[in-house]
Amino acid sequence: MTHFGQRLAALTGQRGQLCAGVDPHPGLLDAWGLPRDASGLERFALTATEAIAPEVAVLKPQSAFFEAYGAAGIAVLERVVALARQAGTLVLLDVKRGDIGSTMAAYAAAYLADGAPLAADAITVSPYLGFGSLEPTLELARAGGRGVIVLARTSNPEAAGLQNAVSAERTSVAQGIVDAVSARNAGLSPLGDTGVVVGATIGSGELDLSALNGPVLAPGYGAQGATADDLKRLFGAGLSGVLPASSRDILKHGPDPAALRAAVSRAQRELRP
Ligand SMILES: O=C(O)c1cc(=O)[nH]c(=O)n1[C@@H]1O[C@H](COP(=O)(O)O)[C@@H](O)[C@H]1O
Repeated sequence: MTHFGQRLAALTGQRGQLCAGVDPHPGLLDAWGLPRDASGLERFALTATEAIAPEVAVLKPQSAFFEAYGAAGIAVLERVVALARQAGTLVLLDVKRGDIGSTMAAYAAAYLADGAPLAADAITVSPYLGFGSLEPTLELARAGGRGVIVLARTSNPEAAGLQNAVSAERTSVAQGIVDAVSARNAGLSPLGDTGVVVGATIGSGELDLSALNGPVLAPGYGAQGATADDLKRLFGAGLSGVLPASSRDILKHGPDPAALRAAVSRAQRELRP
């Protein structure tokens, strides 16, 4: 079985590193001329996925915008996951779950177990109930060749106080998460299966990622103001292992599939070294 890091490295080598988000914001539904209901969500999410998924290595549906419509929204999310996987795209389901270990195991079963209706290639998780609480999730993901992306230093302005706080181990809280993830990835090649979130909006030099040997999801590119130059400054010109994530800045070009694809290729061009 190939592990998530192997599949990710192979596919980003072919399709580039951009991670495109499917975030059906109510305002985007308005802009696309769609109703703010489950039928509008369905048209939006399936149109975006059909247009974008074949062009990118990683598609990141944001679960919250689907959950907002209840069972009908979750049914659409299941179709998005299936459609993207048919296009050979890795699905990073953005759920940012985090709970005590035994409950976290139930979340892991929902998204990372073979045969689960919402099984994805990887999910986002929050380590802020303690990194150890994620252990069952990391184990299940690894056993199934799937990945987990752990929040470390997020892109939002409110995050710095907590995540840059210096912990009892005398590193920042975020660096402690990076170090714990690095330990899990040791020895995996060409890239580990556990990643971190590091926002493209943060300052240079906050984190040492040199031992990570895993993917870095870097949201904040596009709508939150970070540019391709910011990404290259933060992570190096080659953006090795980095998945710059952009949602609104691409989706605002819909509903025309050709315009969505053009926005994706513009971003991919500017991210090239
Ligand atoms: O885990 C994430 O994807 C994430 C982490 C983070 O630090 N910041 C962040 O914006 N995100 C997500 O990335 C997406 C960003 O969307 P845009 O700002 O529209 O590109 C949203 O789905 C956010 O929930």
